[in-house]
Amino acid sequence: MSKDLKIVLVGLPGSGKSTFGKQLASVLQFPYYDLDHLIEDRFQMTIPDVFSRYGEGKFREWETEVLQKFLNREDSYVLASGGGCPCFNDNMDLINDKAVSVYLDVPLEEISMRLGLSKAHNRPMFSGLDQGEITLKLKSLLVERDYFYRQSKIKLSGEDFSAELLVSELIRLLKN
Ligand SMILES: Nc1ncnc2c1ncn2[C@@H]1O[C@H](COP(=O)(O)OP(=O)(O)O)[C@@H](O)[C@H]1O
Ligand SMILES: O=C(O)C1=C[C@@H](OP(=O)(O)O)[C@@H](O)[C@H](O)C1
Ligand SMILES: [Mg+2]
Repeated sequence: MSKDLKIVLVGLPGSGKSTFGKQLASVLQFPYYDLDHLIEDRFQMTIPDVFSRYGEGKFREWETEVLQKFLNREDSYVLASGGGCPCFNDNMDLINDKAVSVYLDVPLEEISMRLGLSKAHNRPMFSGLDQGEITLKLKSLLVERDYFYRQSKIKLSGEDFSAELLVSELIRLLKN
């Protein structure tokens, strides 16, 4: 790894990658980026539009392209990835090669409640689902994705994360 420090947050949709990512970036005084927004900027289309017009396959292709390019930048930042990002192509290996990956491991019931409350309007995988269906969908996603999330260099478990605690974990990791 080079002298810059890239932190990439991974975890299920609704685990708080975007929310915690902003807090962490502010504590570290690093710039914050959201991979979904980078994709939207690059292709001038919202994520729901990519899914409905081109399908998930095209989205995954674009996601890897944007991720790869961004990881090759020579600067420090916090990047919130999309929930599926680490689980397609070789994305988790790409992330671990260039960055410190952090898995936000939040209880499913909590995530389900958050997605129910936020109406999942910008999350095409959850649109139109009721609370029970959201929980079932999250369960099946976790079965598929846990294998990838578990490859993260740091795991934070719980519902609320402290940016300061993560900074001390980072220092420990970088010393070893
Ligand atoms: N620690 C938290 N406690 C309560 N609600 C949260 C917390 N973190 C995020 N949320 C809410 O959960 C929803 C999903 O958060 P978000 O950061 O967009 O997750 P992700 O980027 O992982 O999909 C948002 O409505 C957000 O306000
Ligand atoms: O889990 C997924 O496959 C996805 C999660 C979304 O990001 P968030 O995890 O920020 O919701 C977004 O990348 C897209 O809708 C697909
Ligand atoms: Mg997000």
